[in-house]
Amino acid sequence: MSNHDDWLQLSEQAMSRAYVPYSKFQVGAVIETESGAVFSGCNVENASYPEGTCAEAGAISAMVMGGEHRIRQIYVMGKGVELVTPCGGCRQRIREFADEHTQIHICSPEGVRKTLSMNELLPFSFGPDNLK
Ligand SMILES: O=c1ccn([C@H]2C[C@H](O)[C@@H](CO)O2)c(=O)[nH]1
Ligand SMILES: [Zn+2]
Repeated sequence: MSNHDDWLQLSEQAMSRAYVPYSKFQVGAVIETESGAVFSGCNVENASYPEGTCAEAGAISAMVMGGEHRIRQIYVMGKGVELVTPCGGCRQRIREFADEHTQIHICSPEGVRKTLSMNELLPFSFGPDNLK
């Protein structure tokens, strides 16, 4: 899959699966790994509010469960006037599996609003290399 449209369609599908009875704010995330495999996630809220999980976290779990660890690109889609950028925690989660080529596409159902590198999204980040 090369053009944005196919990815946007997948992102919208992921977003439509969101379990969001509390915020009503659907988010979808779709990862393409270096090998070309595709993994999706949606946000899953909980009656105990802090236990809710983000869409990016779901997609990353699916990726790791699929035996993959390198994100080539990730599409994150939400609705609204403001850009839906990954929260602080998810920036760090993506960072774990990103490199200097990873692209983070910030999307609405209308299209890709912004494409960022990992360093733009989380400058001066702490990562696996720091533990070497
Ligand atoms: O990048 C983001 C930002 C927010 N949310 C979710 C968390 C919560 O369920 C809802 C409102 O914050 O949106 C995500 O999944 N990803
Ligand atoms: Zn998050």
